[in-house]
Amino acid sequence: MSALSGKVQTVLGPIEPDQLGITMTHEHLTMTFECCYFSPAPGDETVSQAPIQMKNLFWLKQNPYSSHENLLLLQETNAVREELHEYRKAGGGTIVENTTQGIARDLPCLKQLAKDTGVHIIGGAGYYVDATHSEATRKMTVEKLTDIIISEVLHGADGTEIRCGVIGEIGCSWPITDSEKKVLQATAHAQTELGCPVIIHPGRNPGAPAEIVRLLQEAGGDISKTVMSHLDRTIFDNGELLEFAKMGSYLEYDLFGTEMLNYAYNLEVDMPSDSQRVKALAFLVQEGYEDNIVIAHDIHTKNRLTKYGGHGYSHILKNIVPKMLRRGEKGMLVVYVKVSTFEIGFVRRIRMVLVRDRSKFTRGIRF
Ligand SMILES: CC(=O)NCCS(=O)(=O)O
Repeated sequence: MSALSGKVQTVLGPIEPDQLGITMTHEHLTMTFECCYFSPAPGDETVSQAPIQMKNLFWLKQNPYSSHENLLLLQETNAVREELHEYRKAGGGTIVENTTQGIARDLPCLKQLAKDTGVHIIGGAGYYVDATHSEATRKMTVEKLTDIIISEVLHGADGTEIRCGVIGEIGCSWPITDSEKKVLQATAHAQTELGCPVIIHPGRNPGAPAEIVRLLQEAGGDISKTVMSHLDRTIFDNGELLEFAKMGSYLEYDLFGTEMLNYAYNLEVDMPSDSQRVKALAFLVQEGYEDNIVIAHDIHTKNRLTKYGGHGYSHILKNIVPKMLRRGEKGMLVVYVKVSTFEIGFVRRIRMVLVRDRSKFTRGIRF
């Protein structure tokens, strides 16, 4: 059995799961999202190139991917450090930092942030979407990719001795590419060897999560230790969601704080509001998937930092949890009057998901 078995590996070394505290399972503290720049609509070229300023903030919220400056989260380490202090004050303990190869992973920066703030930070091994794969990566065999991922967890990544604690986020496009399929196979093989958790970024199609889980299963991956990210922009039909939930992965709603009219990468998608996300979680809880839910903000652009008028890393703790609790209390009164078991289930479980059962935040990220 591995020495890491049952532990959580942070950028400062292994810790026991009960040291984690409340954990956001999908964030970025430093990265570039330039790979996903989206050309502005005709007429928006000037605002798209202007520096970030107060009068542009609404435009930026609606068009976050059409400003080069906005995609450079790696320029904001001081602002992120301040936010992490706030996150601790708000009750946060740990952040799983999902930046992988291709989007400027910076483990020394994560290590410094962990030291400066006391927040436990867990780094991510592996590769982001095909658009960021180098020619060398594309040519690698599954065996070579597996060795690299294992080494990033056991020995350190990017020429450092800083070790990753999860594999992911592993990027997949829609349709999934050959290079991404190889990375998925390597991910499953590395997971088999290490026993560690996996976090997946699915392509933007409702069929993508199930296809990825099937590919991982065929390669021997452990789906019960796999997180499917970004479900809030991927599966909208409750029937399809339940079909996917039955496959047994963690179900991650990780775009809390993102509210926009047009989702540039797929105009068919109506990005949900936070209230709709809470309802989706309540639905999953009611259907018995409480233990599979994990949540986060997936901050990956500047405009989502409080420095730029955004919601920051503490939004879930400061705003979403209180809303859930208020709804819970109200629900309880309704239950008391109506004596509805359906409501009782909803109220009790939603409280557990977010407040009482903290072990749920840890199960998904330990070896
Ligand atoms: C960093 C990252 O991949 N975030 C997800 C953005 S998306 O628009 O939900 O795909």
